[in-house]
Amino acid sequence: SDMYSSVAELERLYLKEQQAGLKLESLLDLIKKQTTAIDQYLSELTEIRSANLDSRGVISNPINAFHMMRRLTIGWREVKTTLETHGNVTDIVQDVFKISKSFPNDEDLSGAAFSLAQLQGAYRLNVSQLASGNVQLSDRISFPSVRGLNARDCLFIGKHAFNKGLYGQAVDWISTAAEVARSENNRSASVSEIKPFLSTAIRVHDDVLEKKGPIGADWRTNPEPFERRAKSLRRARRSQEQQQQQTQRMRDITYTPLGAGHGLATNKSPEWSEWEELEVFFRLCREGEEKSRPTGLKGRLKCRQISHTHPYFILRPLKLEEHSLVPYIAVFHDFMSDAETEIFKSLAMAERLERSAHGSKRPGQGGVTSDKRTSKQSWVEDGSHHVVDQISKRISDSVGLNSQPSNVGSEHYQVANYGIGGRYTPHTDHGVLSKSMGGPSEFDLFRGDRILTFMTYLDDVEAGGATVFTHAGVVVRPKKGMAVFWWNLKSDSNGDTLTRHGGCPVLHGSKWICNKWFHSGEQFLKRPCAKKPRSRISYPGTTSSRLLNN
Ligand SMILES: O=C(O)CCC(=O)C(=O)O
Ligand SMILES: [Fe+2]
Repeated sequence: SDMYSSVAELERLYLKEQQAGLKLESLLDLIKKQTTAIDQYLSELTEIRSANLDSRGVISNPINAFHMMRRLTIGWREVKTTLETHGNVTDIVQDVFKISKSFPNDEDLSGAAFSLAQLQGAYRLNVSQLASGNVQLSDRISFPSVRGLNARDCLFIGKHAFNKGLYGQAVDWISTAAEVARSENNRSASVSEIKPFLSTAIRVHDDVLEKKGPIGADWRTNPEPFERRAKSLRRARRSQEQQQQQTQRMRDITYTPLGAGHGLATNKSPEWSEWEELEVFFRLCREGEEKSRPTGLKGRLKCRQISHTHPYFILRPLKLEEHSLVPYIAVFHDFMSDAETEIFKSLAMAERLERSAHGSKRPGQGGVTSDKRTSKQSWVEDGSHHVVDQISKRISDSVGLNSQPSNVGSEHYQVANYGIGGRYTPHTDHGVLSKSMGGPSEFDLFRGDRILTFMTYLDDVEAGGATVFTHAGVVVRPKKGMAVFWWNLKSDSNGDTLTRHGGCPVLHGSKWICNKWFHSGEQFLKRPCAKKPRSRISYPGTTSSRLLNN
């Protein structure tokens, strides 16, 4: 029951629905033909009945008797032929039921409603605009839907937002529901039904804001209360000092200058709680990285063509663009051709796409599924297609690491597709050897941790879906065929928390990614020796690579 977690799956569902729709259309045609025949037959019977005669009275008349004989022969035959020659209604009904077996359930609907609320919050979308059927990201970028949302839709989404602690958004959605209800011809919900929900949402919103503040682990409100009375009450109650603290805290969360990760300021990780990091994450999703980059860094980040790692790249240089130096995060433009991306997607779809889990870094060993990670995935194995092997060679040559032996030097490809509002909240890719995962197995110890992530975007995403590095302040926007890579481990094989990253909610489009994780065990001859054990590795990670001394 997690259909909304993959757009590819939703496309399949859409086709199923269309198929069922066509069946229903032919069913309706058939029913109409049959009802016409039955109607004609019955109209005569009603006519006679309305004459108010008993059976004797009707049949005593020879013309009436003749009509009855005609009806029961020719007339009845016509009804029968219509019922028979136009197929069996129950067959079509059976077909429709069969198709509908794979339709979503109420839980799926709730998931989709909450996803919409989350998207609206993450990108600060205008709810009235959304209700009128416009997904508007900015003045220039908007995506019209086929139809808008009705009052009941908005109320439904508002209730879901409320139940998940998104109180400010709940008020927005429910008041929009009332707005829509007022202008609706075909009332989907009445204003009087909506009003009590609206006042509850406002009351709880203001109450939570006053008692607990605007944000915490499982709630969010607007910075100001809705009710004027609550506003003045709040002002009176809160001491000056408290107010300052709170304002400072809000500023820390919303406007933290991301000093870490640029190699200019500190390289320590900020100590954020999960929800504080989530705020930074969503802000980067909305704003991109430009605002959070210190000006000094801009001149040090380079774009260049690289051909020295392998003769192949003399003919086809790698197009490198750096996003961060500490930790090193960079992209290769046009790394895969369109045809190659299509092969990965179809190989992934040939397997069943499974809901992605998190909390376990070992393929085949389930972690947990939650709205931390809403995507579906499957593993594409090395050796499953000659193009897959070509790409493994290309990746391994471009970063200077051993991808072989299969599943030791690097894992097979994890191909994932995100759903409506699909996202992956900030995490690290390394941690296979950590105790919290239940301790490493012999194999894990031998294979080592995930030293490098090499992630290729298999499709364009029209809006949203960026890969965001919360601690490094880096935002990489998906582009079909482009690859992003970074070093998860320092030279002493300990994890680098500055690599924490996540996938932003997809606002429009279908996001496909393809991960190849290199493990440290096989790289002992490939990795440079570090002067200091905690050095960070910089591209290209071969013996000729630079090490940043920090
Ligand atoms: O989807 C993204 O941009 C990030 C995905 C990711 O971090 C992962 O799969 O580990
Ligand atoms: Fe990741």
